[in-house]
Amino acid sequence: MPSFACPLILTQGDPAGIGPEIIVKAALEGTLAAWGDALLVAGDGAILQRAAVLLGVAAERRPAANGEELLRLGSHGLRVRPLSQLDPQQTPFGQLRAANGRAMLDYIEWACAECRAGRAAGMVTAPIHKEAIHAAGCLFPGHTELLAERCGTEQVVMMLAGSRLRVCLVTTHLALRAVPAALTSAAILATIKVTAAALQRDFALPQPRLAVLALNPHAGENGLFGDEEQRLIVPAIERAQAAGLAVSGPHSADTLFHFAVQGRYDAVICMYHDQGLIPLKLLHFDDGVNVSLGLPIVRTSVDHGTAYDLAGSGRANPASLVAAVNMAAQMARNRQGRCAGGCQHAG
Ligand SMILES: NC(=O)C1=CN([C@@H]2O[C@H](COP(=O)(O)OP(=O)(O)OC[C@H]3O[C@@H](n4cnc5c(N)ncnc54)[C@H](O)[C@@H]3O)[C@@H](O)[C@H]2O)C=CC1
Ligand SMILES: NCC(=O)COP(=O)(O)O
Repeated sequence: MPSFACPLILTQGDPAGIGPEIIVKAALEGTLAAWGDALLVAGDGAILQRAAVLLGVAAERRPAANGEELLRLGSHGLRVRPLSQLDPQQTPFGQLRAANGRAMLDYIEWACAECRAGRAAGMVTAPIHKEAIHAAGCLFPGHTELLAERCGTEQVVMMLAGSRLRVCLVTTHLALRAVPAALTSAAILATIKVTAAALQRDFALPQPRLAVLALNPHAGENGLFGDEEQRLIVPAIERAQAAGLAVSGPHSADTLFHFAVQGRYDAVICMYHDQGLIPLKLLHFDDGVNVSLGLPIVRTSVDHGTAYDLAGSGRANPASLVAAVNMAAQMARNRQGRCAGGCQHAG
């Protein structure tokens, strides 16, 4: 049983997506409810209640201390910080709304502020719809960049992790044609360094073994299929090695994952989004976790999106959310048992 002096905050994500459903489902399965007061949902009581009703559970909302609500779900309960008051009738499943985008952003901003003030051990995010936050005026492509800005962090790394594979991305959400121009030796080196430091601090790996992927087929075949390997990736690897890090590459991306899943490496540094996320989701679609490395706060997330096609059906799988909660708790404990505000995380 976890024991936290301050809570892990779970942001509800898009009210029109599967976020509310997977939160309620996980609570009903006992996997979130077991956290008791150590877990606080930043969201919307009426939207969470709708998700419970959809799952055939009589859900009752009760006012609680400090402006919070308690959502009673049969024999389980969820502590909720109500940050929006959306009307479920006006919030259809699977539809992109700017008002929902504003609500999602409010959940994230509040959770981030609580973590930064030391009143929370970390934040776990349910999925947002990127077009919806854009419609609400947010210029960040997702949580990762928004949180990096709010935390004043220059270099953040998006990692997706499962028990068999961890992938870390040098570039994230940009068009494939823009990737080569966005790759620099400095960005590759920074990704390596942030990943190594975070695996040491948050994942208790004293000397993480990192494999760096090539960009081009056959690692460029000595310049025959592109020169990014020799021009950008090799210099970054050499500088990381000179700094004492256990880094190898550039490895051909078609082959490397075979060895990575056998346990040869602790993480794979990937040049672009789908290079890493295709193998990761092939293995860990259900239980993969998205982690923001390099932030002063702990932040994990589900590895999937809002699944508008499933929203309202009751068929969404909560396993990735549960894995994200467990990983955030472990990271918080590994940070010397303390959050920024000095409270102790035992357990
Ligand atoms: N952490 C986050 O906030 C993330 C947000 N997104 C955003 O979500 C939106 C939709 O993205 P898509 O590319 O359509 O990906 P998606 O993950 O929402 O859906 C892809 C497919 O996987 C299925 N699926 C997703 N989660 C599932 C679950 N828990 N259980 C069962 N089936 C599940 C969906 O039904 C769909 O068929 C986009 O705006 C995207 O940017 C995508 C990934 C992560
Ligand atoms: N593909 C991962 C993803 O879209 C998550 O982005 P973020 O919102 O965690 O930055």
